[in-house]
Amino acid sequence: MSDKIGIGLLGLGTVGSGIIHILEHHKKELMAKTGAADVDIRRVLVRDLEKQRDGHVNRDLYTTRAEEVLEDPNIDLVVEVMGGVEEARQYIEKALKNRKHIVTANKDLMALHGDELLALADRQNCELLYEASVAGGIPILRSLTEGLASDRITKMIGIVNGTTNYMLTKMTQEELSYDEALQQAQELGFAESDPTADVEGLDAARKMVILARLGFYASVQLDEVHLKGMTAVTAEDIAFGQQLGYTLKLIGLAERNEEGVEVSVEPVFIPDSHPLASVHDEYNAVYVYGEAVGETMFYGPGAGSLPTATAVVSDVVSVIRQIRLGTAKAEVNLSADEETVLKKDEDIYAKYFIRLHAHDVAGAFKKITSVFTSNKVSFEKLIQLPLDSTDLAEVAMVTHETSRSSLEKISDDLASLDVVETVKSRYRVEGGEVDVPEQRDLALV
Ligand SMILES: NC(=O)C1=CN([C@@H]2O[C@H](COP(=O)(O)OP(=O)(O)OC[C@H]3O[C@@H](n4cnc5c(N)ncnc54)[C@H](OP(=O)(O)O)[C@@H]3O)[C@@H](O)[C@H]2O)C=CC1
Ligand SMILES: N[C@@H](CC=O)C(=O)O
Ligand code: NA
Repeated sequence: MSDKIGIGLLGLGTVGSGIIHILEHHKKELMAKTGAADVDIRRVLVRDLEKQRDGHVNRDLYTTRAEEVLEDPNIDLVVEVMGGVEEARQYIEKALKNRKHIVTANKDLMALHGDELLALADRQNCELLYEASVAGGIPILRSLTEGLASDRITKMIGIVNGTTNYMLTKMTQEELSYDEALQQAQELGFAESDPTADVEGLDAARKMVILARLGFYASVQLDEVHLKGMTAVTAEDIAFGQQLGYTLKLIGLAERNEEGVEVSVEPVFIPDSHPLASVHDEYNAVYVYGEAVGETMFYGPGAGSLPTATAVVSDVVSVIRQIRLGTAKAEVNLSADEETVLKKDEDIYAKYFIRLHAHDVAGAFKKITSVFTSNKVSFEKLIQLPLDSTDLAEVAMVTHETSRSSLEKISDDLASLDVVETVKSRYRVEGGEVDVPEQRDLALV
């Protein structure tokens, strides 16, 4: 093989153009790190040949015919940054069958078909790397598989979607509306082509499936992730949390213990003092608990052209090194364990924040607290604030640890009380306690 490595690029959008930028501007570093192997972009698959694009790609390289990339014998490595599942899967399979190495940023694909693609890559003696698929520019997959290879990971809590973190930051700090914040995230290139995947939590769920596979060797299917996006989050919830010393974040959580594995994505209240609460804008962070190492946090930009492209090109460097050493092969030992047991709702324990509107009448407080007593759940904090110009009071509590099934029962029981007008919201609470004055301003008796 010549020292020039031929690359075929599938896609030249936000991430693809970042890849071109890095290959052009970091040539010297890349040459040094790959042992003087030069890379040469030999074909670029796009959808629209006429589109005006930034960067210096020779337009003659553009094609709309995938075979011109997948079957070109001068292409050693295919970089897939086009997105989507079915076409991308077919293209990657075809490229692997033609003995081409793969680097992809596609979490949708790796969450759904990662196991089978890794097995195929292994059979073909090809590399298949996907660092950019989780938490953009943070080298989290490499940290789990290499840096923490000797440890037993028990829990990962992460902000793994840049779009929603950007939106929550702007809604909290600049009081932007949900729609304004989403539009900005789209304009900045953070959002998926269909942003419902971001705001409904599916993008984060895909990333957590990948993290659970690498961290725990767990085979968790997407539909087994407990999933709640941020579409129902209101400015009121955010403001209420702020008053109590909490920051609301869309959190991906993966945990394992003797009862099994749990993977969830949902808006969670984090104490302001917790490091995850200071992760703003499109930044991501993954907090990893290892039995031996204790707690570590990986932080960095989770979306955007250059940060994501950094991860892609670093994977390209890894592949080139393996090609030069003659050791290229997918790491199948990183594919999932078939016997993953999922925890049941009654075994999933957490603290919860519950906010409700109650009628400010005699006996209301007793009825509300009796729901908790009868469900054998106590609370850590309880506060009440009057609501302007109504006979209603706003009551919020943070429970002690309780199971997810018991939370459902408590919510139903509260909603059925005559003194409760509405259960406004409930959020999981993670990351320790905050110093909230207990039972403040209790008007309900
Ligand atoms: N944006 C980000 O911050 C991050 C993105 N990712 C992932 O990276 C991948 C790419 O994302 P991004 O760059 O933002 O996406 P874009 O929509 O900006 O770019 C997609 C590119 O792929 C081309 N393309 C899409 N479908 C086809 C097709 N069927 N045939 C030929 N060409 C096609 C498009 O062509 P044309 O230009 O002609 O329309 C475009 O150049 C996705 O998997 C995404 O999830 C991962 C981490 C972060
Ligand atoms: N849409 C994703 C892009 C990176 O994975 C996000 O916002 O995090
Ligand atoms: Na990454």
